[in-house]
This record gives sequence, structure tokens and C-alpha cells, in this order.
Amino acid sequence: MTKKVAFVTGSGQGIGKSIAVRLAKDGFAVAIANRTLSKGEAVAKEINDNGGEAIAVQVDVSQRDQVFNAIDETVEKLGGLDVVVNNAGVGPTTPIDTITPEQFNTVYNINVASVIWGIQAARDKFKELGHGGKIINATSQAGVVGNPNLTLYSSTKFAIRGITQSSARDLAEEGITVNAFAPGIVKTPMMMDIAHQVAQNNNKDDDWGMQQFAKNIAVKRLAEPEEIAAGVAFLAESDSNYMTGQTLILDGGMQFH
Ligand SMILES: NC(=O)c1ccc[n+]([C@@H]2O[C@H](COP(=O)([O-])OP(=O)(O)OC[C@H]3O[C@@H](n4cnc5c(N)ncnc54)[C@H](O)[C@@H]3O)[C@@H](O)[C@H]2O)c1
Repeated sequence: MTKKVAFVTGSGQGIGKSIAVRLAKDGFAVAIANRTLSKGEAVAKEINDNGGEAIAVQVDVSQRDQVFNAIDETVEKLGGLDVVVNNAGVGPTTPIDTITPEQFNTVYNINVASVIWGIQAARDKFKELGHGGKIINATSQAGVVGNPNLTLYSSTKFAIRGITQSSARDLAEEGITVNAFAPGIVKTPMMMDIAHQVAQNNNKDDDWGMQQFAKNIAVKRLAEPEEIAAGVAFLAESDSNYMTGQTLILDGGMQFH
């Protein structure tokens, strides 16, 4: 039997890497789609060395043509496409008075436009292959409730929930589900950077910065990337077939809806 194929953006490190490793363990062949090819190659090697199947694909997700090319390359090399995880993103700390038009364009292109390109490319490819599929987008707890100092980031992640809901309606008849996952505070390089910057803005140390995020978590600890990957694995499997347009919140109980 041929393996199902998953394409995961931003999987050279952090949450994306954990998603790729988990999906490979679950039996998917995985495309590690990252901007820095060497990082993607390292993750692909780790998966292949452990008995899984993975390739590295270079992509800047903010560039529409690169996203389409990366999906084409994935299907050529892995023989199919079943799941697309639009995970790549950036999380700059942006006190409201500091945001510039240039920064706005950069962050919106990486966090928002990329997801639209990923959905378009996935939809075209599923159609060409003659079957439906699953599209999974990264939002954040900061895309459900506005977070201080994160106007730009929070607003991009709110947009992801809108895109997820609209495209779920548009694509349901084609057998495509579109869902989002909203991590809370996860131990990744991105989160360490945010905590560091929030601490610096307040003349405090990094521990204080991290505590600002940890203190409101019901389970009183930060998430491991593998705990987010477990939720994404559910969204990638047939067990979630009756779920579309939703945001799966994986935040240890920071907020309840
Ligand atoms: N870490 C957290 O606590 C947290 C919380 C909520 C949501 N998220 C979201 O989860 C996703 C992954 O976050 P993370 O913490 O693992 O981040 P990270 O910074 O550790 O990793 C992000 C990855 O995306 C890649 N990337 C960035 N820009 C890219 C581009 N233009 N093209 C291709 N790849 C690009 C980077 O190379 C990196 O491998 C992001 O969308 C983030 O917003 C993270």
C-alpha cells in the first residue's frame, strides 16, 4: 500500500518539526518544507534514519509561486498529497507605536498570504489527483484572544481563523476539510524570542518574560511541541473527518470558549 503524504511548512524546527516527526511515525511520507534548506534536510535525515520517509523541500511561504512549486515537487518525489499543514510563521513583538508599513507587509505575507497560497496549491493538487484532503493551518491562542505587545502577530492569527472558516465552507463539497490548531505557549525558539523581548521591554529577565505567559495556564506549565503535534495528528487522520472550519485549542487551559 502506498503511504499517505503530508506537506508541512516551517518544519525545520519547533512545532513544525514535531508535526513532521509525529506524522512520519503515524505512517505518512513527509515533505519538510522550510525556507532554510539545510534545516529541512537535517529533519528529513533524522526521520529517514529512524525508519520513516521524508524529503526536504525549499520554500519561502510568502511567495505564491514557490508554494505551488514546492507542492509539485512533493508530489513528484513522494507520489501523492493528502495533508497540507500551513505551519510556518513569524512572531515579532510589536508594541503598537513601533509597527511600520514594511513590517506590516512582511509579517502579513509570511503569516497570512502564505496560508492562502497553501490552501490554493493544496486544493489544485487534490483536484488534479482526483481526491479530497486535509488542510491544517497554524493559528495561536493569540489568534483567539488579543495579547499585549502582539498587535501585528495576534491580528495575523485572527485572520487565519477567518480564512479557515471561509475556505472550509468553500471546499467542503470537494471532500476537503480545513481546520486550524491554536497552540498556547510552546517551548520553541519563537517563544523564547518573544519572552526575551517582552522581558527587555519591561527591564526584566527572561524568566520573568516567560512567566508572563505561563502564569495563566491552568495546568501551570508550558507545552512541549510534541503535545501540539498530537492535536495536529488527529486533524490529519480520518478520525477528524466530521470536523471542518474549527480551531483546535491546545493551550493547557489558558482560555475557555
Ligand atoms: N511557539 C509558540 O508558543 C506558538 C504559539 C502559538 C502559535 N505558534 C505558531 O506555530 C507555528 C510554528 O511556530 P514555532 O514556535 O515552531 O516557530 P519557530 O520560529 O520555532 O519555527 C518556525 C519555522 O518556520 C520557518 N519559516 C519562517 N518563515 C518562513 C518562510 N517565509 N518560509 C518558509 N518557512 C519559514 C522557520 O524557518 C522555522 O523553521 C507558527 O505559525 C506560530 O505562529 C507558536
